Amino acid sequence: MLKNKLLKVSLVIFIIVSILLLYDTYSPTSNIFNVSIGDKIFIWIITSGLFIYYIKTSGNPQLVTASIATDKKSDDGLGKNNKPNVSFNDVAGLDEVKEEMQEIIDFINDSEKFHRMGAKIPSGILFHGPPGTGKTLLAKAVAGETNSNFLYSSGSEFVEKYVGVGAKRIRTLFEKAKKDSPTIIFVDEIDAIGCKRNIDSNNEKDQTLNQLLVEMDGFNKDSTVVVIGATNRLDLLDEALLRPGRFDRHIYIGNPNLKAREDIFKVHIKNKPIDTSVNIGELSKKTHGFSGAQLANIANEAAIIAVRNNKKKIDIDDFNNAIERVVAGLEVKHPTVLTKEKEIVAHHEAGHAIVGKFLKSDMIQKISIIPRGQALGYVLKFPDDERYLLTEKELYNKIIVLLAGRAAEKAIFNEVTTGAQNDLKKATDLATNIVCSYGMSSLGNISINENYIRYYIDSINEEVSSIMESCYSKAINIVEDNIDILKDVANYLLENETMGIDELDDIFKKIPQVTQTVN
Ligand SMILES: Nc1ncnc2c1ncn2[C@@H]1O[C@H](COP(=O)(O)OP(=O)(O)OP(=O)(O)O)[C@@H](O)[C@H]1O
Ligand SMILES: [Zn+2]
Repeated sequence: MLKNKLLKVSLVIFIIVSILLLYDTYSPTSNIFNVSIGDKIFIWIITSGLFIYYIKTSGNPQLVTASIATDKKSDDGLGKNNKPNVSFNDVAGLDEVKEEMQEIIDFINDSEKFHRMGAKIPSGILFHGPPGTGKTLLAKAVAGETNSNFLYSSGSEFVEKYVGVGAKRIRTLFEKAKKDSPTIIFVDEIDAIGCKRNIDSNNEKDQTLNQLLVEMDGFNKDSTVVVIGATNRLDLLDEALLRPGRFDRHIYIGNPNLKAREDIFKVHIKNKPIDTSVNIGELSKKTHGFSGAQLANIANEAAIIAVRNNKKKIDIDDFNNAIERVVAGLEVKHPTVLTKEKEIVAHHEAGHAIVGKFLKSDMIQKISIIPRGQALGYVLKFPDDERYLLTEKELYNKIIVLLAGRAAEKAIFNEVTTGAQNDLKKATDLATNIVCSYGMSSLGNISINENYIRYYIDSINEEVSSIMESCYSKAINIVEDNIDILKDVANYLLENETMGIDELDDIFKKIPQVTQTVN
């Protein structure tokens, strides 16, 4: 495929020159080049040489295709007639889910066998779990595996685009599905229409939901239609939607574990030229907590970065840059940060880093004061190993590390800034979970859900503030006891803008007495 612009231009020049030369040679009246036949052959050889040169140097076509953004809409995996060319091989990990979906696939592929036994196909399946974990991809793969049509719709579309005609749109969707059966109808963000109804409300959303329920009750008499809904918030859905015969199978799709991350990376580097410096196992370890979509994004970003740097293969530096870009956002070119602000940011990030290192909270990879996305600076961390459970102490340590940026500002400048806004949000969320979900506060071993929260609101506020304040004073203590290290790290950052783990270790080694205040 001739993707490269330069290549196309050289092809056009080559064709034009060839035609002109031929015309000039064989038409008695033409005198475009006015040179001997030998010179004409020479011109042709030069142009064809140029063309061949561009074919060879136009970069690796695979790298070039990789630079196309992974936009859901532009790359929807749908072939002709809405039949996806996606199979289970394109879905990495999720083995149990695939196994569970196999039953549905068997049914669609051989519905007669099940009908004979009097078995009814499960008509509604609900995928729930965090965003970007492959719910849409999996639904497409089910359609791909069964050569079914795939009809995509999303709950938010009904709210935004089909205002006033939501119920009608649902009717046409199901009519089309039955006509072209077998069909997989995929309703993304189903919570936008499927959240709990008001008792006697008759609003637009409820009419759309009612129509969906009517359709789901009425089909699969003589056509094979499976509806797959997806949501990040199962708890919001109306019970009527979850009743038997409707969305009665709920499948949780979570973020991938280490092995699954490796498999996802493998799927997404399949058609890319990868340098030997890239170790997929290491990359997978570094990306704990990332969703499949983020991993796909990293593979694509790495390819884009490699193309931009005129590399023939994607190497480990490209992957590391891509991870940073996905975690922290795009690097801001020519940032205008005041010198004073830079100093504050350097100390703030140094605060996070040194306290994080003392408490062994997460493995620090890099500290940076180059603005990225909305952050003026950041500490890039990767968890040591695959963890599913956190102890009480680890949770508190996380809050201390989050508050250490502000603590460093206070210790050095004796004032605090708005720079800790995001840290405070994360820390408060964690503290609230400690009290309300994990039962780790003095309120005892309880879980307080939204129905009961009003009875506890004062005590929750008290507990959360007390956790935040005690963690903040621990952060202040560590920072003050190790103020020299803090200053060294901040100065290094002011000079070099970024600091790797080795440089951080060097500073720690230089100072013999490392104080650890937290017990
Ligand atoms: N298990 C996986 N295997 C391979 N690729 C994956 C996987 N999970 C996610 N991806 C990649 O991430 C992209 C986005 O995933 P998808 O849209 O299916 O997620 P989703 O769960 O539907 O997200 P959302 O809840 O935001 O709609 C996929 O197109 C694919 O490139
Ligand atoms: Zn911070």
